[in-house]
Amino acid sequence: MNSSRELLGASGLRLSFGLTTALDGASIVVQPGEIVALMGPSGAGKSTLLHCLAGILRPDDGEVWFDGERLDTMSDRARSAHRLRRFGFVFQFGDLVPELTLRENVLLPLRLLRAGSDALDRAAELLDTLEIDRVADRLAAEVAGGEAQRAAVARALAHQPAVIFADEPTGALDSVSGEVVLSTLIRLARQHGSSVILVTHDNRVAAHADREVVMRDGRLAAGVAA
Ligand SMILES: Nc1ncnc2c1ncn2[C@@H]1O[C@H](COP(=O)(O)OP(=O)(O)OP(=O)(O)O)[C@@H](O)[C@H]1O
Repeated sequence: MNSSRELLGASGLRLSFGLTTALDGASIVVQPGEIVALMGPSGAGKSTLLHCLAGILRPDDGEVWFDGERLDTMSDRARSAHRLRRFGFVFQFGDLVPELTLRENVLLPLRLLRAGSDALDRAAELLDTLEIDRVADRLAAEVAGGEAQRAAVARALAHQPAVIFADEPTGALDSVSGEVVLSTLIRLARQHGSSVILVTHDNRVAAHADREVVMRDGRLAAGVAA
């Protein structure tokens, strides 16, 4: 089924929310270090697929595997541990803890992981690279959207995850800010060798990817290599 090159994949995923079919036989394979843009019309199932691949949602049917292990059948506890250790997340609205500073938000997963001084140094470096060191000690609730989103990128990268899941990461930013955030995310992911699954409606965003896949009606559109 999965060759040793494949890092993350799904096969025949089905998932319904009540009467709504969100996934209807979706399959995809992602290689280590590959940047994949997941595109398609609103309601096609992009976010649902991303959540299944990340082990946030369990499909009704089909398989998800990561690094040689079935993710969909794993216990909730084991899936949470994978998410914390091996995955990073950037969502449209940053999703930071508003009562913490940007620096504290970036350090939070590292503290949960009991990460060593290397990781803490890397977090400080990322704040610098993303040019938010100046505002790093301000509360997340009190900074501009672009600054919060840069902190979300730093948080997603600091533990050098195997996969970064980015759902419309620049959707709430103006085009200049969005371009800086996205190009930095991709550049650092490439440096670390992290794969990225990037959900987007924007062709300019998708142009940063190694490969674009299009979803329609809960599965990957015909003619697109998965
Ligand atoms: N938690 C939920 N409860 C009920 N229906 C849901 C839920 N999440 C998704 N859906 C439905 O499943 C379908 C797929 O949704 P999904 O968010 O995955 O699509 P999408 O391609 O990411 O759309 P968009 O581009 O608008 O974000 C849609 O019809 C949506 O309304």
